[in-house]
Amino acid sequence: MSKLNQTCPEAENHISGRQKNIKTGADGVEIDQVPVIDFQNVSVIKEGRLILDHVFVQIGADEHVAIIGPNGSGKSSLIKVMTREYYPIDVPGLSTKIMGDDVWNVFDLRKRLGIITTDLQNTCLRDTTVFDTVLSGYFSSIGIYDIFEVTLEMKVTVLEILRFLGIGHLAEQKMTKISTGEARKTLIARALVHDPKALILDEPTNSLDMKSIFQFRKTISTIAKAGKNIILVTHDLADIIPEISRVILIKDGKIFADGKKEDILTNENLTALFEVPVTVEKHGDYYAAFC
Ligand SMILES: Nc1ncnc2c1ncn2[C@@H]1O[C@H](COP(=O)(O)OP(=O)(O)OP(=O)(O)O)[C@@H](O)[C@H]1O
Repeated sequence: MSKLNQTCPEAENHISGRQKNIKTGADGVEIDQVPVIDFQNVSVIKEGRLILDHVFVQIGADEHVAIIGPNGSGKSSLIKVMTREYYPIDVPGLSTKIMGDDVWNVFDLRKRLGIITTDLQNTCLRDTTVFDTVLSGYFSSIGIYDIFEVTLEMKVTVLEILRFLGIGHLAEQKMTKISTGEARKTLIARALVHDPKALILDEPTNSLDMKSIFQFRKTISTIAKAGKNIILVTHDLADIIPEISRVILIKDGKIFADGKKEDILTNENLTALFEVPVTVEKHGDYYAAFC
């Protein structure tokens, strides 16, 4: 039994996703087994340019996935369709189902999907404490205001999650005074207060030093093992933690390849994807690429 579980079973639930009300949908499929993402024929146009081009992606309830592609290939745009920041063009066969539903209240959706992006980190970079930044996740705000009804249970959960992520000692520190790696963990904590089904991480190890990267990958591994889907956008193959078994390659707004990581992460595929000679190496359960 983890220390966390001994001290606060409620907080453990937030991290492990063990609060399973097994419900069934109209088709009799357990809600827990419904794909997290079921995108069919998704195309997005921005400023007259097709930036996602007939994308079909299904991510199962228990899958962890990495998305890789060159700069400007459409990775973040695909994530923005998931978070309903970008909307696809209405074409026959279009589906943007998330956890079985096409229509979402955006606030509810963003609670069910924990989103960690550099944009969010920049937004959270304020004169607010780490504790309040995480607590404000309950209210989908940045910072805490008098009108919010903050419960003791919320506060206890925030503290337990901060401790779980190894940043309990930073609770009273201002966001402007902590390191990039600590801020990224704070965002994970903020996402976890909602007990999300999935964590979406867009280039999470950007600008972290080696130690922070190491710790960050361990944290994501722990969260993946605890049963949350990991959807990871990255440029660094070494970010693909062992729990991630599937890799999707994107090029020019299209799915270039999609499958088991050992089949996808080859010299041939990555050389064709990036249009430079790439050598892929495997080190234990991890991959690295050189060009
Ligand atoms: N709101 C927008 N308006 C105009 N063009 C956009 C918009 N959003 C994305 N694009 C364009 O769509 C393409 C894909 O962008 P996207 O950010 O999805 O790429 P990416 O694969 O995440 O790139 P990177 O690895 O550099 O982060 C780019 O050419 C980008 O300029």
